[in-house]
Amino acid sequence: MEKLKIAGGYPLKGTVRISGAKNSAVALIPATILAESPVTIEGLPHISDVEILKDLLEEIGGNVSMTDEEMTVDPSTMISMPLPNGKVKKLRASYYLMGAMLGRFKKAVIGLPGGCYLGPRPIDQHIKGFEALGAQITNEQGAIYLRADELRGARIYLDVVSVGATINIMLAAVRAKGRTIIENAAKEPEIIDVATLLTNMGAKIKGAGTDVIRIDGVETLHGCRHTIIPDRIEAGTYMILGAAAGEGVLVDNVIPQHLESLIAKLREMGVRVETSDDQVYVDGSVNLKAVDIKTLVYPGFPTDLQQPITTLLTKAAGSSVVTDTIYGARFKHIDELRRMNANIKVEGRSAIINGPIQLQGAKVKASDLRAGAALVIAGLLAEGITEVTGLEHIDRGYSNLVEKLNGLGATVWREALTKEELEHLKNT
Ligand SMILES: CC(=O)N[C@H]1[C@@H](OP(=O)(O)OP(=O)(O)OC[C@H]2O[C@@H](n3ccc(=O)[nH]c3=O)[C@H](O)[C@@H]2O)O[C@H](CO)[C@@H](O)[C@@H]1O
Ligand SMILES: C=C(OP(=O)(O)O)C(=O)O
Repeated sequence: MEKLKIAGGYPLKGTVRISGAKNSAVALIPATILAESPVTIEGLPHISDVEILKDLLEEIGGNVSMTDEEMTVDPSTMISMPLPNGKVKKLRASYYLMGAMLGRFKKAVIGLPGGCYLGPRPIDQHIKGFEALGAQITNEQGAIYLRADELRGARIYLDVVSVGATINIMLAAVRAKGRTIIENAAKEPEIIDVATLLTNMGAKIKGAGTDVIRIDGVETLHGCRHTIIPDRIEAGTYMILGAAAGEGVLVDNVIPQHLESLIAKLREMGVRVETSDDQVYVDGSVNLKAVDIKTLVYPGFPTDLQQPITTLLTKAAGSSVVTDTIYGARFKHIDELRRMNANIKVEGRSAIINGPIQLQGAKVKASDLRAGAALVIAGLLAEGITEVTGLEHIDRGYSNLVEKLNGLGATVWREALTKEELEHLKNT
C-alpha cells in the first residue's frame, strides 16, 4: 500500500489533458453485455473501476482486450453467471450489471454494490423500474436476484431523479418488448453518452438528456465503436485546483457546457475563467470571495465537486455555506481539512467555511474518492508536506494523477507505507 506525498505551496501552471469520464465508463462497460458482437470503447481512463469491470466481464465469459485507453469486449460468449460476491462489492456501478444482464439474459444475480460511502445509497428506484418491466426481484443474503420470463415496455415515473436508476432502466428496456417511457429521468451528460452507445448498437432511444426518455425495445443489438465523453468531474477538479493554486492552468479535452454551474461559481468568487470549444483556462492569482453553493441534479452544481470546492473556499474571504442536497452525509473530508488548519463546521447537510486560512501540511486519510481530491488540493495549497493515505479511493477515479499534477509544476510522489503506518491504518 502507498501514500501520496505532496510538497505544498508551488504555483501550478500549464496544460492538463482530461481523461474519459469515470461515471460514463462504469455504465458503458456493462452496456457492452447487451450486444451480440464486439464493442470497442475508446478513451477510457486508467482507473481501478475500469479494471474491476473488465475482470467482471471476463468472469461472466466475455472476451475482453485492453490496449492503453481502448477496450474491446466480445460479449458473444457471455453467460448469465451469478455474481453474488467478490469484485461486484468493490464498486457502486456494479449495479449496472443488473440492468444489462437482465436485458440480455432475462436473469441476473448481483451482490449489493459497494463504492464510496456517502451515506445511504438506496436502489429502490432501480428495482421499481425492473419490476415495472416484468422482472421478479428478491434480495437474498446481500445479493439481488432478478428474473423475467419476458421484459415488456412500461411507463415508469421515478420518485427521485436518479442517474443510476435512469441508466439501469434504460439498459434493461432496450431489449424489452414494446415501448418504455421513463418520466422524471435524470439529465446528466453520462446518460446521453450511454444512450449514444446503445443507439450505435442498434437501440431505439429518444429524449436522453431530457426528463422523459422513450425507448422502443429491439430483439438484438450489435457491436460498434464508441468514444467516451471527457470526465467533467476530473475537469472540474483541475479547474478548482487551478483556481486554488494556479497561475494559469489550461484544462484540455473538456466540454465547457457540462461545467456551467462550476464556471459560474468560480467567476462569482473572482476567478478568471475563459472557455473555448474544448478547453477551459483558469487563473487563480486573485483574492477569492466567499460564496454559497448547493448541490443539485444536473445542470445544477454536482455533488461530486462539493468536496473539492470546499477546500478552495478555505482560501476565500468571508463565510461560505456548502449544502449537499444529494448526499447529505458527504462530509468525511471536513475533519481532515480541520487537521490542516481549516476553519469549517458541519451543520446538518451544510458545511460552513470561514476564510481565508493558510492550510498547513498534515497526515490525512481519504475516506472516499472526492474526499481524496479535496485533500490533494489542500496539500497543494498547504505550507509544508502533506501525506494522504486511502489512495485506493482516489485510484477509483483519477487517471494518472501524479503525472498530471507534476506536469503542472507540482511536487507530488507516491511512497510505500511503512510497517507502523500499515498497522496504524488497520486500527483506525
Ligand atoms: C443526481 C446526482 O447528483 N447523481 C450523482 C450520484 O449518482 P448516483 O447514481 O450515485 O446517485 P443517483 O443519481 O442515483 O441518486 C440521486 C439521489 O437519489 C437517491 N436515490 C437514488 C436511487 C434510488 O433508487 N433511490 C434513491 O433514493 C440517492 O440516495 C441520491 O440522494 O452520485 C454519482 C457519484 O457520486 C454522481 O456522479 C451523480 O451525478
Ligand atoms: C462517489 C463517486 O463514485 P461512486 O458513485 O462510483 O462511488 C464519485 O464519482 O464521486
